[in-house]
Amino acid sequence: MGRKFFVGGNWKCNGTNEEVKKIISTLNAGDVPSQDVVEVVVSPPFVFLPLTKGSLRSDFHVAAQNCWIKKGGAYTGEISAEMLVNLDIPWVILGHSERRLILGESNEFVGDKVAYALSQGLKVIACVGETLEQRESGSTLEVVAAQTKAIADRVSDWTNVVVAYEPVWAIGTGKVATPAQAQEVHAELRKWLHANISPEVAASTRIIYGGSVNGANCKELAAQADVDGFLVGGASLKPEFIDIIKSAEVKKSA
Ligand SMILES: O=C(CO)COP(=O)(O)O
Repeated sequence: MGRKFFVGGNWKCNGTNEEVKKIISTLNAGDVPSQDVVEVVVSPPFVFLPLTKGSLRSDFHVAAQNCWIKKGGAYTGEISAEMLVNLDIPWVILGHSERRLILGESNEFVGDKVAYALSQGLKVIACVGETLEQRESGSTLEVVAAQTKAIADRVSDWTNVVVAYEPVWAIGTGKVATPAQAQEVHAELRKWLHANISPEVAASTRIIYGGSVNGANCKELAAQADVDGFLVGGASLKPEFIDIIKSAEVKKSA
């Protein structure tokens, strides 16, 4: 057991050079629990990775928001896993719903990317989640299981994988999943890992929640047994990201 609380900040396609510097200085000044209690990873757009890595406090880590499915080469506009490794970027977010839905990334494509990134030594935040239509038709668990299976079919070592459950209807909408809704899917996902991979992987893999997390709702969500942290979008660009990181304390005292 002992799943360390994980808080990721996904900056998405936001920020100027000046804004990024400002966010970093706010993060650097933040009074947060120690690395033994919470793992913090922020994910700027590719172009700001070196700046962020170079000026961010050393107890926070950086992630890219995507990488290419295989070794680099003649793939205009893509960034390879090897390049991230070369720049000492330890993490990458893969399978975000914005890429699945807007750019048409399939479950299999995401699974291949996760496997390749891991094979190059990156750690992966793998995103899964249902659309509103899928939730309303009662297929939430089926959808997240299929997304997870496409990863599980290609990955044997889950040590460097964090699963982010991000219901699409809760992303950027201000419509956060209730703690009970989040807990239900997280528990089902963990059950799925238990049955289809191993009890050890189920017990040790962090399943984090994403979708309209903010400074006001994070504590109640963090208190749920199977919520091991957050992947934060909009609020990760604001000072309240520090409060979200602090919600790790809820877990510690639980
Ligand atoms: O997509 C998300 C994080 O990856 C969540 O975004 P919001 O926190 O802005 O809803």
